[in-house]
Amino acid sequence: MGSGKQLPPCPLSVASMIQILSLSLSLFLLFVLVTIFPLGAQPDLQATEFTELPLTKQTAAGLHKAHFKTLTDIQRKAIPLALKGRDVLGAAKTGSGKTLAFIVPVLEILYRKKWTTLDGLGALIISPTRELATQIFEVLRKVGGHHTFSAGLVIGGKSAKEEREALHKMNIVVCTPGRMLQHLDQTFGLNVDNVQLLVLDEADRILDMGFRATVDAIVANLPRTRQTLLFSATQTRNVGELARLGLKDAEYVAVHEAAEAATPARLEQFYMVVPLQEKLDTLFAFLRNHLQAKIIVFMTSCKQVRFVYETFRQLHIGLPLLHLHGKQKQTARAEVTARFAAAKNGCLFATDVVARGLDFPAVDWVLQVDAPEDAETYIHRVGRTARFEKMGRAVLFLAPSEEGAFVARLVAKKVPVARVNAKAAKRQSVQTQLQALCFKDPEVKYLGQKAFVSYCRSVSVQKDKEVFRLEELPLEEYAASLGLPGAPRIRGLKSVDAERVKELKNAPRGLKALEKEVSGDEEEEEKEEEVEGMKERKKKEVRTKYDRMVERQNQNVLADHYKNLIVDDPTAAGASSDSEGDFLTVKRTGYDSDSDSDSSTTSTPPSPPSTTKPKTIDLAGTTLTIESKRREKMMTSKKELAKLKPRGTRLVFDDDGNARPLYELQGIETFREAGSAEEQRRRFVAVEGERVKVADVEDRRVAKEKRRERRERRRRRREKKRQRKWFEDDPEDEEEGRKGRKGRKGKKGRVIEAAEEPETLEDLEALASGLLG
Ligand SMILES: Nc1ncnc2c1ncn2[C@@H]1O[C@H](COP(=O)(O)OP(=O)(O)OP(=O)(O)O)[C@@H](O)[C@H]1O
Repeated sequence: MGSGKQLPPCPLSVASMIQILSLSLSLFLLFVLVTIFPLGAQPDLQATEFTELPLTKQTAAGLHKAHFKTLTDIQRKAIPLALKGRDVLGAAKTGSGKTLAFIVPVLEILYRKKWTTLDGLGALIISPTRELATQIFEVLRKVGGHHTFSAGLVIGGKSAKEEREALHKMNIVVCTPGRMLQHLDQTFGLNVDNVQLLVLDEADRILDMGFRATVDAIVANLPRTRQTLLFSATQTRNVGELARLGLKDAEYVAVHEAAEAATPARLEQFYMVVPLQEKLDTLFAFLRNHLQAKIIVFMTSCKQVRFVYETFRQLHIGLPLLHLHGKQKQTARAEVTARFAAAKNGCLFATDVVARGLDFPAVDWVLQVDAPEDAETYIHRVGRTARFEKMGRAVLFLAPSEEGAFVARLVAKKVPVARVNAKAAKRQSVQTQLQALCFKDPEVKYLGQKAFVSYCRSVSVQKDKEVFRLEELPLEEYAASLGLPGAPRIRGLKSVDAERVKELKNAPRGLKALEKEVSGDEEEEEKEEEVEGMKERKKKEVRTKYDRMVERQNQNVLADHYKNLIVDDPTAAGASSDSEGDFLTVKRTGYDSDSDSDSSTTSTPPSPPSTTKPKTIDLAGTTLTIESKRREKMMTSKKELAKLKPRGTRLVFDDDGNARPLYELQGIETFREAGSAEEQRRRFVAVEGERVKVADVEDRRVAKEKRRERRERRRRRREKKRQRKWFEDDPEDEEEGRKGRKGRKGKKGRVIEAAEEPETLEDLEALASGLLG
């Protein structure tokens, strides 16, 4: 040891060589991973921007194009977990960006699996309403536009045949439960065995009784190995529900769980105690005082929505009005949604079909005229305003009997709500006007009666009996407040389980079954056609330039000429003092759609566009100023001038053939003999009241007769349709068609023609041979 001999340099030991090799291998693997996932190998739970996430350049480009840059809380937490392949239960306040939290993973996961059209359906996104499904589909289109996946929207109210054909090619489907199940049942060859992702937006709603059977049936068709993402602002951790969906070790992401309130921070919430019979007055006064605002008004039933919409329209409130409910045709629903989204101000009367998920821009107020069924529904309804860092306000009307219990429910759900009172000075009664409308138009009265009945029914079927107590509501006064001559009879108010009601409502044609189940009343058929007819008739009325003008959506594009027309019109009848000079509002306040303002002699003519001196014309001793060319032209037309000339007085002839004025003043003596003015008034009201009641009976009889005729017509139509369908949709025919479509076509064409109108002997023969075939 002490010799001092230097040892020769030692060669690398085997162990060190292995170490170096494994190090290089790790480096190589890291290099490969970085190459495959250029933006980072692991999803980042702390990322603040989309660019920090390992997203494909297609998704990144879509997000960039749609101006999504910073992640919201729910997106920051849920997207990385979903990208890791975990099942996620996402809960976050309304308007906090949950849609992107599932759209981004859907696109990314399918892309990583190299999904192509040939792989079939890869992701299924289920939403409770058609409007929400459409909105999700739009976001998907925007963000996924750079991918090559095919995506489709499968909702009711559209051609099932077209959907059926397209479904085979779709990689991502956004759907409503009922329609999807229909396709699973009826679309031949629809393969869902390969579905990788199932997303339920508004999951708590989709999983409740209303959709239970449908969703269970859909899920039963999907493979067990799929990934599942559930999102809602009122998400629950109901273990039973999760087991039903087959969720495995799901991550619960509740980003606002520790927040002080369950509703958005910038949302101001109030409630008012409003007796039932004063609800419409208060609503009218509120709208009258917010002519510049964009407002959503929630009511319980479609019929109430229709009644309030139809009557308030006729009262010319001064605010563009729209309505949306589940019984409208799909085209009307889509149109209303688009119009309200584009509107700057206006009021949308709606049922809970609008309560969840819809992202109307810049809604200022949410008004709940009828209390929602529970605190969750309240949270979703008010969530239509104050979305994504915007401000918003909400007011809830509570009947005195509802106040205590419902406010307690809200407090328990961490909803901060303050009591306010309506200013007495601003109150305005519309009862007399509604009475006049109901008296004038039996259709309006009928709508009012239906609204009354459906409100009472909805209260009677509510689950929370502490809040909803029908026996404590002043029904007679409520009926009078709707302008009705008396409270309509509500036949057979059975006690029906609220969950069962929901289930029936969501089932196809469920509402009809519901009506029957709740009322046991065969005669209570829908008045759809009548109201549709009413609308049709209104449509056919001559539409003036002003009609078209007020219907315009984008009010900023009105030509200056029109703006001048309205702004400078100081005599616009009923121009509201609080209209703050807004042109549309001012005009609409006094706007009368029934009269053609162009030919009106009472309104002030439009302001002259130029400064030239106005011409004058002498008409039957009156000098009229002509301020525009158009008016000048009008003044030189004999026909138009005839309208301006003094009119004759209408006279009536008495039994002796003497002409008398239509209304004659009574002599003061005769008047006194008849009793005091108050007494006479009372007598008059009593007599007229009786007359109204008699007329009401007659109206009912006529309405009943009409209903019977309609039923009969419908029955005939259905019968015809059944015959036609038999020939078109016979499964054997379908099968035959698949084998050789050509041969069947010829036969089908001939048979259908004969089946529609077998007028001649040949037709009958053709029908007979078709039936035999
Ligand atoms: N990262 C983001 N950056 C900017 N805006 C966003 C972002 N994410 C979402 N938004 C916007 O926020 C709004 C609300 O988003 P979204 O509809 O997804 O909310 P939500 O949480 O699903 O609401 P709800 O509970 O009512 O369904 C939308 O207008 C959307 O465009």
